[in-house]
Amino acid sequence: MGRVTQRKRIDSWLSDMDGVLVHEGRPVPGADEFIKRLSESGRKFRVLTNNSIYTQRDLSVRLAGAGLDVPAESIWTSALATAQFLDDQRAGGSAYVIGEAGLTTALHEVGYILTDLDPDYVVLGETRTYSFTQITRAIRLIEGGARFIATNPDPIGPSTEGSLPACGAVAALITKATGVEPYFVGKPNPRMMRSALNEIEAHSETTAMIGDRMDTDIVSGMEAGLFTILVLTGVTQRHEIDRFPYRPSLVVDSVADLIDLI
Ligand SMILES: O=C(CO)COP(=O)(O)O
Ligand SMILES: [Mg+2]
Repeated sequence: MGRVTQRKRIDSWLSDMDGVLVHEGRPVPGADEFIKRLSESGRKFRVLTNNSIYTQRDLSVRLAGAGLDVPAESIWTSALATAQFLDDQRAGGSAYVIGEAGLTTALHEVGYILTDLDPDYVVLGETRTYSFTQITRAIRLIEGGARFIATNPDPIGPSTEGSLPACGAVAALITKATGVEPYFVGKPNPRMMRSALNEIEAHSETTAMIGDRMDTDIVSGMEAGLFTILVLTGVTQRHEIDRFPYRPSLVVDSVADLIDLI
């Protein structure tokens, strides 16, 4: 598919990260030019990722390593959204966390105590090394009354080698064992879109959301009233689009096709 022409005025941009800009640290071809054009244009943008592994600064450095210049403050993660949610709900609470520094740092920063002794919550995030011992602990704490929160419902993440099991798949394992469903804070939870729109003072009618997953990025963008753009460099394949009861505003092969829309 060639480059698409502008059909609608887009003043602000929200973009997913994994499967749109990078695959596990490797850039998607054209993503560097897309980000460069976006920065030079002065248009407001945020990268919205369900990946809860890294902190904003970690991600900014990782993206820079892939040739993408995205400032830390332009990145919003499901880990930060989860910490904000818990701080709103129960300030100064406690949690047993399965996850990486992106999540533990965010929770510490809002004043949470991380413990496996009678925590208010079990918080499941993303990691590449899920531990059976930790999952067992989480199951027993939930059985004992801890509330179950998960950063993101994605069952898999994209990588150049193939699918990676993600938070949603591990949450399903814990749900099967306990009968308890988690509350997911990441996309498609509208909290992710709303906080980004508020922060950049953008209007939904003139904002686009780019994503590679119909069931997280596109549905939440659609529900928030944004112009939604599905790219085919990540999880959702072209033949799967029609299976969903909602459609993206636009489908393109990759972000490289969007450079001329900025
Ligand atoms: O990491 C993810 C699932 O494993 C999803 O990240 P994105 O929201 O950036 O695609
Ligand atoms: Mg993605």
